[in-house]
Amino acid sequence: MSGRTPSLTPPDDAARPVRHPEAPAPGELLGAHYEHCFGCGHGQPHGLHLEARAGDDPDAVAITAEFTVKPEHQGAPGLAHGGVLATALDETLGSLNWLLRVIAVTGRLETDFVRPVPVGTVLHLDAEVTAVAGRKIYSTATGRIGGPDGPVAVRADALFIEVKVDHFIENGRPEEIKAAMDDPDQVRRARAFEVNP
Ligand SMILES: CCCCCCCCCCCCCC(=O)SCCNC(=O)CCNC(=O)[C@H](O)C(C)(C)COP(=O)(O)OP(=O)(O)OC[C@H]1O[C@@H](n2cnc3c(N)ncnc32)[C@H](O)[C@@H]1OP(=O)(O)O
Repeated sequence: MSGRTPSLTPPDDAARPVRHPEAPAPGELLGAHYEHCFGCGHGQPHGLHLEARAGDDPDAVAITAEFTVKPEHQGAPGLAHGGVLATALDETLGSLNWLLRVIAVTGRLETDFVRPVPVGTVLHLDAEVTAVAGRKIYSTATGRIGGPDGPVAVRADALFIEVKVDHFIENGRPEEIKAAMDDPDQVRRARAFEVNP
């Protein structure tokens, strides 16, 4: 992580991340954490519809994901907007917390844009948690074009902070919070994560 701000470097006493015993199996699709999420929600017409899978190595807290750049994601003519690419990285990194069974939000995200990403490209993302220190989860991601082993187009390092369900209840707009809390699957999933160590 050379060149990163100090807050993205785990402290010396940080722990190795441990995949939760009930985490999705290697290769399993994670699905959307919230139907209207801009990153992964199936019910979000303007979203990225990013699809993430649990990584193949059972000892790593890692995932892979794919996102197809559409015309509505342009910044410059024919090229993906940088903010959209940062969102894809953020969403991929956020999905890692599913394997820890921890609810967490992005505290810090540092992104390198290495190559332009044309419309129509499939961005192949992989991400891994590198360390955990209390509520702080350190992770890193890369996005490649031209195939899963193609050249790196974007990369990011991030710090996620663990929160409780109350973080969303206290800060979210009441309409959406009520709808989410009326969905028994959403509530069960969120509360199950909350009580896990
Ligand atoms: C019912 C619905 C359920 C839905 C589930 C959906 C889940 C997922 C959705 C995912 C969607 C996709 C993902 C998204 O898009 S998530 C959306 C984007 N992110 C946010 O909205 C987060 C906004 N920020 C906050 O709410 C607070 O600042 C948080 C909660 C993050 C921390 O405030 P809190 O008061 O709780 O904690 P603290 O201030 O005592 O800090 C604790 C520790 O962390 C360190 N620190 C903090 N910030 C930074 C920073 N920027 N750089 C470096 N370090 C930082 C801090 O120094 C301290 O360290 P230490 O002193 O302990 O060593």
